[in-house]
Amino acid sequence: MSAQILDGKATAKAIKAELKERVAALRAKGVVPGLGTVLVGDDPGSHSYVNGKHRDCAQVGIESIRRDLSATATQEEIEAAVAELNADPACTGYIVQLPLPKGRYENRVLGLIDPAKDADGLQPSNLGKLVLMEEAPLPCTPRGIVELLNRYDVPLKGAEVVVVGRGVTVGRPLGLLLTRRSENATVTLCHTGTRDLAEHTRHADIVVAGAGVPGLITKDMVKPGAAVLDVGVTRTDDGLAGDVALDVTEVAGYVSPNPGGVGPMTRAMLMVNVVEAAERRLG
Ligand SMILES: Nc1nc2c(c(=O)[nH]1)N[C@@H](CN(C=O)c1ccc(C(=O)N[C@@H](CCC(=O)O)C(=O)O)cc1)CN2
Repeated sequence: MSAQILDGKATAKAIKAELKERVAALRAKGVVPGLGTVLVGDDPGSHSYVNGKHRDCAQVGIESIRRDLSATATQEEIEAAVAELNADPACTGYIVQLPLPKGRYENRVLGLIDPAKDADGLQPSNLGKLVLMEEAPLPCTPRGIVELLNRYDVPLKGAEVVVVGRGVTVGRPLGLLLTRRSENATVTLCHTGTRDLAEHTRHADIVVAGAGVPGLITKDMVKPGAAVLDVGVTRTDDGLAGDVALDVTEVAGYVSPNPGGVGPMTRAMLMVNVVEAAERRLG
């Protein structure tokens, strides 16, 4: 048996083509969506992701606004960039690329984002709305994972899902999304303190691995036919390494590749969030 590939790259391309038409309709009504990014420091991954986000904007017809700050930028300078984007009418939504360099207070910065311009769903009051099951922009990676599973008809209702990783951009919000009534999955959130990870993953219909540990999920840890999504990114001397061993495809029913799986979906969902926020302006 060989797993079906959950092709995030192709799916993201199709989503962006749909969005291009929605953006054209918005522009025809006088609403010009503009995505702002705040990028601090020299991390090559963060630079590559932000550049990709602006390439997506150009493809879809969204204006780009960049605030690139040096690695020595102070907390006050970062907060000033956020205040500028809050006040800029051309910026209809924006993100602060994470992680910030060591010593900066990420949660404080996220707390200063105007909730109405939060394109990432990571502003604390929007995350709170997710907990309260109220409408809010959704964090991009969890939203991308759910969208990818839906587009490939991987059943979520009643599914046992094991999420590996408890970070704020993936693991925690993904658990909240998947347990909404609309998804109705049962979620086990595993992390570095989990005693026997394999014992959990072996019973899962869907495994989402975002721990940042290369090759963490091996084929003996996967139930035959399960869906396995690789969200882990580790930069090694040999290039990018995911959390899922390649031979998992021999056992799994569905596998998202890495690269080319959840990463492009994360970017596509950012574009969706920006377009939806602009559409809300029309009422
Ligand atoms: N403010 C945010 N910061 C971060 C988020 C986020 O959602 N909001 N998520 C991650 C990084 N991320 C988005 O910013 C992201 C990760 C991966 C990709 C992607 O397209 N990856 C490609 C490979 C790219 C490469 O070669 O480097 C793939 O998987 O095919 C896009 C966005 C942490 N920070």
